[in-house]
Amino acid sequence: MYLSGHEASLDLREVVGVKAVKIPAKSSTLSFGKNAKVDENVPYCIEMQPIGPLGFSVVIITRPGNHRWRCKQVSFQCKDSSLCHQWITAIKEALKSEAFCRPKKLVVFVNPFSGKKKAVKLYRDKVLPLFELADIHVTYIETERQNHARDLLVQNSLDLKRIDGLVCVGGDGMFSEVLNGLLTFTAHDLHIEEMDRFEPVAPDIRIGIIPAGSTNTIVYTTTGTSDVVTSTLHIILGDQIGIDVNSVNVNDQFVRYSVTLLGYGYMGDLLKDSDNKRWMGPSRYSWSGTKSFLANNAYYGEIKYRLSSNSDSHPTDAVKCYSGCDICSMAGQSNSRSTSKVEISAGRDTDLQLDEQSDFMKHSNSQSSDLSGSYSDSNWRTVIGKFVAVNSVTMSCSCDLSPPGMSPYCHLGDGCMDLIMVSQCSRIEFLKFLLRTAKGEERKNLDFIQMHRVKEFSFRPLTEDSDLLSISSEENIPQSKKVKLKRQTSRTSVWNCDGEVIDQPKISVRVHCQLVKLFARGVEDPSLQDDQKRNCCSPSFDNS
Ligand SMILES: Nc1ncnc2c1ncn2[C@@H]1O[C@H](COP(=O)(O)OP(=O)(O)OP(=O)(O)O)[C@@H](O)[C@H]1O
Repeated sequence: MYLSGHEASLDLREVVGVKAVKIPAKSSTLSFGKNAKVDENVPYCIEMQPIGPLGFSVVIITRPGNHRWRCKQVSFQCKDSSLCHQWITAIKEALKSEAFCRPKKLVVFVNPFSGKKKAVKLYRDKVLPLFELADIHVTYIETERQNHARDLLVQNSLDLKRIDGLVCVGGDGMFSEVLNGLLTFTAHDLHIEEMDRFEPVAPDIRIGIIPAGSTNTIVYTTTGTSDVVTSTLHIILGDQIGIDVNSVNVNDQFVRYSVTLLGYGYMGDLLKDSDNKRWMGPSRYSWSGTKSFLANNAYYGEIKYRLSSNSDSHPTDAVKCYSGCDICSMAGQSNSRSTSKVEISAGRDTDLQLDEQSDFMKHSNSQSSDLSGSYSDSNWRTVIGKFVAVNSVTMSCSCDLSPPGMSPYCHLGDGCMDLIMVSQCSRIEFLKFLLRTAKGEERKNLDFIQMHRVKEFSFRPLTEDSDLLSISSEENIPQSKKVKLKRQTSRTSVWNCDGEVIDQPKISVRVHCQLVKLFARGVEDPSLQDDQKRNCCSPSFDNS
């Protein structure tokens, strides 16, 4: 918004709503008269000129800092009530324009048991009044049990074709439930069977998240904060961002979609233990994290992964994914041109990757090779080793506890995930890794870590007799060593898949570029001015 001389202009992209108000006699407000006009060349700006007394307030976004958004009222006086109502109607109509992509009808799921059990109150006190101001029609559903929201979606009980979006008030678990329900409904609606290596279809509607859970990673990663009002405003403005989604297969059967973390070893053990301690509330994660850390378990496994064809893009490349990110925009464009196109290997990074791996190999007794058969693409690699943790993230996974996130340079919509393999190491070394991760510090010089940007990967625990030969360097393993190795390899962990336990260790995971759209703008680059933040974000208003 700018105020100059006798004119005021409001950027409608950042207007939350408009309402009639009584203007106090001495308020420093603006009013407008005969010459006020809607500029047809700039459809999202309405110019106003000052004059007289009755009024209305336009509620706009302000940015007090730390990525939080707040509302501010700008009041205008009119010389009579009919002019006042004309302006209110004109602004409301302008906001309804398709160009703004604002939601008009939403289904809101509230999990009353999320986090500190305040989701219902947060929704009533902070979210609903803003939705009402923005003229959004809401169908409110308080969930009664786990998978209630998912079942309603899959059974198509909500007439999804008539709404603009779904909103979940809760934590990452609640979002995951809604995401899985929506994608399964979309596949069933098109008679597509969700099976190994199927191509999921992007839903027509967007999902919004109001943070009210113990973990609010997705909200934090897509808005830069876990703030209820900020997330509500992102939804109202109709912001949208495409995020990558993984399809996860267990023993060659599709099981679910994931968007944040898949973690084996440390993260899996932590989750399994914390699930038995729900009575502790959110502090169960710190308790179980400490327990898993002290156990320092390592597990044998074989990981096959397909590297991204973009060899310039790497988990340590220091390119942050901000709102309007070029890498995600390009990935989104090429994805919409051809979702089924097979990626062509750039090839260039092969030697580099092998060099990078050498230290890790020494540390983990691992091996790397190109593969044949279904893994014949030259970007496929194999690592065999004993791992404290195998983590794959599809977004940076920033959160209140670790603002940089598990992989600070991971992109929201580049069609890749960051695979982080932590080979067997001492507790001190692992602590170093955890601390550096929490603070977002450099980890590439830790020789027990290997990080790659990948399109897909599979993991298999080395529990077969035939696997012993690949673990041991000896051709004829002595019986005593065989027994010891057998004991070690029979021990497996579980997968932490977006906070849900997957008990079977053998999985394969594939990323689907920007499969789902969220109501969010992405994290705004703090180095930009407010007007630059507005202009870099929304594809609908791309001036080029
Ligand atoms: N009414 C309900 N009763 C019990 N569980 C529910 C209910 N509604 C949703 N759930 C389930 O609760 C789980 C956790 O929800 P949510 O993510 O909102 O809270 P949370 O406190 O952040 O939990 P977590 O950190 O464990 O994910 C989800 O898997 C969701 O399916």
